[in-house]
Amino acid sequence: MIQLTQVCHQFHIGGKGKGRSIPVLHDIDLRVERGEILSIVGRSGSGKSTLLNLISGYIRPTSGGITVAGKTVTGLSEGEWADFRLAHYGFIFQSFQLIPGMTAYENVELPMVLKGISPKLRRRRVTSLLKEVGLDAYSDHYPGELSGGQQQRVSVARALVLEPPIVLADEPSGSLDSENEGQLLTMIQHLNRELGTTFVIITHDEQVAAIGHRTIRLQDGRLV
Ligand SMILES: Nc1ncnc2c1ncn2[C@@H]1O[C@H](COP(=O)(O)OP(=O)(O)OP(=O)(O)O)[C@@H](O)[C@H]1O
Repeated sequence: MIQLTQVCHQFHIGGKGKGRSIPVLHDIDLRVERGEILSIVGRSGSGKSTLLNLISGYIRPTSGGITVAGKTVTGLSEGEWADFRLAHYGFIFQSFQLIPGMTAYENVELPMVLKGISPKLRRRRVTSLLKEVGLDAYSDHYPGELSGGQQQRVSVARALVLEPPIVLADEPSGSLDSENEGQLLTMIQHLNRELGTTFVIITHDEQVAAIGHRTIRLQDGRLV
């Protein structure tokens, strides 16, 4: 589903003349299978978020190749990446990244609006998803009127609304207490089993890593 071949990444910092390169990822070879839950662990600064940002096209590898769902994505333009992300990825973040001025319903609906899906289809899908994540009674609440666990469930519904084949999650339970974390992990496992969604999850948390079919560790920018 996702394949990285000899991927290296360096950031460039500093101005002209004084600039320098910081190598962050070295020779990453990684294959994520369709329907797999892959956990990525590693110490702070080991390159986990950089790896996820490369897979999602927010940054470009310095060298190496990336293919996703059979397509070579290295070399896509910004516009092509935007379309590719909408078609293939859902995202879950530690900080939820909900839009504060939109209700739970509108946040979940947004990717469908961006994709130009009809209001009737949108209503059916958003209503059923909010029910699935146990928030049908909260659809008109704004993020600020929801608990952390509820906000994360809204963001899971948003990640899944276009039924993406892949969900990328960066510390998805980082802001949740253990009860809400447990609910989130159960939900991820259920979606993986029912829909065959592939999950790539970055985490510090052993309980989260344990739901992975496989766990890989990054150390100083290398897979170990
Ligand atoms: N835009 C950037 N410019 C320069 N250096 C960066 C940039 N983004 C990340 N880095 C550096 O790359 C290294 C890896 O960062 P990254 O965010 O991938 O680590 P991480 O494993 O996700 O850490 P954490 O668990 O703390 O989130 C760090 O040393 C960081 O300082």
